[in-house]
Formats: sequence, structure tokens, C-alpha cells
Amino acid sequence: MIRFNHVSKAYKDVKALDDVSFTVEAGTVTGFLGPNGAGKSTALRVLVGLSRPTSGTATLFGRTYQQLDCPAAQVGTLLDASAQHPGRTGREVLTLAAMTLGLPRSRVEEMLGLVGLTGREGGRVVGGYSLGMRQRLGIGHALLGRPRALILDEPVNGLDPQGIQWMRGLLRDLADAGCAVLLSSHLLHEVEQVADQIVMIGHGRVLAEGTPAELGRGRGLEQAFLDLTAAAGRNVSP
Ligand SMILES: Nc1ncnc2c1ncn2[C@@H]1O[C@H](COP(=O)(O)OP(=O)(O)OP(=O)(O)O)[C@@H](O)[C@H]1O
Repeated sequence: MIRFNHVSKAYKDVKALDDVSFTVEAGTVTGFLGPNGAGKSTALRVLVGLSRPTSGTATLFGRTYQQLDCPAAQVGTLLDASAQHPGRTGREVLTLAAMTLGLPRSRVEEMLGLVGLTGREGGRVVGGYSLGMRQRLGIGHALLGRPRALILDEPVNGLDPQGIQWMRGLLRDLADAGCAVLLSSHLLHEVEQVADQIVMIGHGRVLAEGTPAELGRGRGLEQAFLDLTAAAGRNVSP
């Protein structure tokens, strides 16, 4: 289970996160939805220990990321698909990660197959990959250690329609197998189609949370999103 407990994060005069609390249960996909600059990436970075909160705690299975035993195996992360070493092949990226986690080489080929990178593509350097191929490699990297929690920042960026559909099915299967999946996006329709729960964020604050049906009741999810984020903008102090 993933829990944000009154997390705030300030960068000088910018309140990137303002008292954010929500939970992602095991076996569910939670869509973390907000417009550009809402605070999604900051929240995910705090969760995986890349950024220190100003106050509050973000935990996975009751511990901070740093407190977990072998966090890279327990928690799969894809925060920036472009961060992979451009001079290594996809296979090398996964092989190094598998070695670090003490996993057999066979797991690398399994992951390349799972994410749809052919043997030939796995042998090409990442610097020559399209964004969609990097996203696929990033997913393979995140899933190597069979994590119990999966944290994905804008994972469908750059994927073609088949890739988006594949990603939806993959996330559903992982959640059905017991994984806690937290997926950030500003693409409402993508989130709506895969998420069990949605947490809407704007100007660093949680604006609403519930199932897609609950949040969209009466006016539709898109209008609810637009109304809530507009209202949050009006309420924000200069
Ligand atoms: N390192 C930083 N230094 C200063 N301000 C930052 C830093 N990182 C983020 N911010 C600010 O914090 C706020 C939240 O940014 P964040 O990247 O978390 O938003 P986001 O919801 O992920 O946006 P997007 O959808 O555009 O990626 C923004 O106002 C951003 O300018």
C-alpha cells in the first residue's frame, strides 16, 4: 500500500505540494491526474526518495522508500524514460539492473519480450530509441524485480494507440495480481479507462478523489476536472 500523509513540498516561494494525503491500495490502479505544474512529478519524486518533503511522510508498505529492504525490487519506478544511458543498448540497461538485483539473465529476455522490444531492438543503443521504445524499456526496467508497487509518471507519452492499449492491459493485469499501481497523467481519458480510483490534484492540493464514476457524476469526468482545476486556480494565494 502507498500512503501520502500530509505531504507538503516548497521550492522557495512555490508550494509544489500543499498538505497532500491519499492512499493507493494493493490490487488497484490509482490515476494521479492534474494539469501541467500541478505537483504530480514532485509527489512521485518525494515518494521514491528523490526529493525531501518539507513536511509530512510518503510511505510504501508502511516505510519510506529509503527504509525498504531492496527498494528497487519492491517498487518499480518509471519517472523519466529519457534518463536511461543513451550509449547502452536496451539489453545492457536491463542486464545491469538485473545484475544489481541478483536476477538471472533470463529475466532480461523475459522483460524485453513482455514490453514488445524484439531481439534486434534490444541490441540497439537507447540513444537511437523513439520515446515510445524508451517508455517500453522503462516499463521493463520497472518490472524486473516483480515489484509490489509500481510508480509511473506519464507512462503513455510517446506510445502509439496499440502501445497505449497494451499498457492499459498490462497495468490491469499487474493490479489484478496484487500490485499497487500509481500512475500520473494529465491525459484524462487515459486515466479514466484504466484507473479504479482517481486522485485529482491542482496547485499542489488534492482537489477530489474517488472512482471515475463518482467523480464524473452529473457533469462527466472532463468537466469535473476542468471545473475543479479552474476553482483551485482562483483560490490559490499569490
Ligand atoms: N526543482 C524545482 N525547483 C523549483 N520549482 C520546482 C522544481 N520542481 C518543480 N517545481 C515547481 O513545482 C510545481 C509542480 O511541478 P511538477 O513538476 O511537480 O508538476 P507536474 O504536475 O508534474 O507537471 P507536468 O504535468 O507539467 O509534468 C511547478 O510550479 C514547478 O514549477
